[in-house]
Amino acid sequence: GRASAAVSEHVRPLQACSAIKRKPQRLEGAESDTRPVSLPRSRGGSAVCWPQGLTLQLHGIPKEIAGSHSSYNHSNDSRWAKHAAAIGASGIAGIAPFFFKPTNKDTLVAFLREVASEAPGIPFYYYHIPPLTGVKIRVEELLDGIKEQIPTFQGVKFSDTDLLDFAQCVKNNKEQFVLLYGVDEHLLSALAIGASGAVGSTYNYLGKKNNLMLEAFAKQDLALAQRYQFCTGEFLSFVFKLGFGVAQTKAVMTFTSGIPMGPPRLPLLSASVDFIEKAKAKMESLIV
Ligand SMILES: CC(=O)N[C@@H]([C@@H](O)[C@H](O)[C@H](O)CO)[C@@H](O)CC(=O)C(=O)O
Repeated sequence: GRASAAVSEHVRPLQACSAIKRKPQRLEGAESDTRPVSLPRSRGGSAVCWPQGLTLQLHGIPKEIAGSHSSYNHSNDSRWAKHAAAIGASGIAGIAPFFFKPTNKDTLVAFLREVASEAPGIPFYYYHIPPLTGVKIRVEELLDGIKEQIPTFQGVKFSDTDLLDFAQCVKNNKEQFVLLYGVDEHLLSALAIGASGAVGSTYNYLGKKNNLMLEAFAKQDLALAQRYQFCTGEFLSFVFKLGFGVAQTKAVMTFTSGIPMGPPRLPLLSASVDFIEKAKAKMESLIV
């Protein structure tokens, strides 16, 4: 409906400044504060808003994705999964429940299986993001035998800095699963290890530089790839010191694209004018 139209209107300028393109890409970004919102109260949800052709959370999926909303409990997530199936989404990414946390692999798999089973025709991805969920179950362990438990299982978005765990996932599963990396400032290291692609927030505003990094890496020009990675690192280490999160990401997306991203939801507070001025100046000073 209206939300969809509003997002469509925004896609063109975003394409100009970020990694978002209409074809399946290696780099895509999504930043949202809708995660802890149940379906009826959400602002529409990424699965509804984003137009066909724009892949929102995951690499290589040419239609709408039901994002990694929730996860308090499986009944909320199951409703999202059902909704994704109803609108013909191309994939679902599910995070671990973070209020009552699973303490071992088997309970996490059982939880994910229940959510995925609501959309039996749709590829299912596990979104591993321990900095937010606090669930640190190793993905290497989780992937072992998961296809037998969840037949639609397709891959992982790995948003953690444990590159040993990520490397083990690649070594054991590269052939059968898509392994996407989600710590943007470490992407080059993850590419060296064998990541299939990436999903992250900075690709919304540093997408071009990141695409150039991928190109340099593909051409085995490591020195050039490093220079692009250092750009992301330079920007992030600057804003981290000022205090950086989803609210600040929205502000950065707003000034780079010219599209007002709106205020964040409580308990997040809008970025300060001081932050915006400093971050903007830093962004403009980045050179490769
Ligand atoms: C913990 C966190 O927010 N990680 C981000 C990164 O893109 C992160 O913002 C970036 O690497 C800066 O640290 C993504 O992995 C998450 C993300 O893109 C999303 O869920 O929208």
